[in-house]
Amino acid sequence: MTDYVTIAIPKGRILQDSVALFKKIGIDCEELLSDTRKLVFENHEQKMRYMIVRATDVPTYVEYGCADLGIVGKDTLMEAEKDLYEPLDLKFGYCRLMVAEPVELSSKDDPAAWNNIRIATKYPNVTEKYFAAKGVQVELIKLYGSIELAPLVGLSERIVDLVSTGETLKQNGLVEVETIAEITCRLIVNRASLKTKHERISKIIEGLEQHI
Ligand SMILES: Nc1ncnc2c1ncn2[C@@H]1O[C@H](COP(=O)(O)OP(=O)(O)OP(=O)(O)O)[C@@H](O)[C@H]1O
Ligand SMILES: O=P(O)(O)OC[C@H]1O[C@H](OP(=O)(O)OP(=O)(O)O)[C@H](O)[C@@H]1O
Repeated sequence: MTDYVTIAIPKGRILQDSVALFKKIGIDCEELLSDTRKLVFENHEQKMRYMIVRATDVPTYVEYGCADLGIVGKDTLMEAEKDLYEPLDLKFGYCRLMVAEPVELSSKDDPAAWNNIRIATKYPNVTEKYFAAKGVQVELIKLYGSIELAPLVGLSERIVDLVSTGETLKQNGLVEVETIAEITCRLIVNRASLKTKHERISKIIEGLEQHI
């Protein structure tokens, strides 16, 4: 199997775009879209292997070399803080990582005066760094989903979360206050694989580059 190239593809909202992109360069991993509990697929002719993993686990599989390549949102990559090669911005999966707060708070709030604020988020590392760079002390509460609920029930005053259409914020009486980062999906590569499978991986990177 060491001569196979393995790709970690995230299940969830970026699965379809990931499969479609690889298809454009002749790598067919459409089996991943089928309704199955199978997690690993092989194409013996092309010496390719595909695995379907949770979006947040992609950097880990690639870091440990279980996958040579992976697709992951920049948000997940920033939060994971792993030593991975990130050759391509794939441009799909666009959203923004934002600080948000209740609309009533925002009408009298001054972000320049923030200090000792409590923030609920799925992204504690990114949030900590963002506020440390501004010299603002924060108390972080790590959550795993439905972050917008936190200010509604008094868990925190503010949140850091992804915003795409803005509908979730709107329906929960929250507004965007600051942008931490613009997010798109990235191709990531295991650093050792880049050397040991250089020719095949370079060809994939160059091929993908033509289609983004
Ligand atoms: N509206 C959005 N909400 C969340 N993620 C988005 C949105 N739009 C684009 N994305 C991108 O899609 C990626 C995958 O999101 P998805 O919701 O499928 O997984 P997840 O729930 O973040 O991860 P996991 O299932 O591992 O917890 C995100 O990391 C982000 O880069
Ligand atoms: O701006 P919008 O288009 O409304 O999208 C943003 C919402 O989508 C994501 O949540 P997701 O659906 O992944 O659920 P989760 O909060 O449980 O992770 C994200 O965390 C926001 O809550």
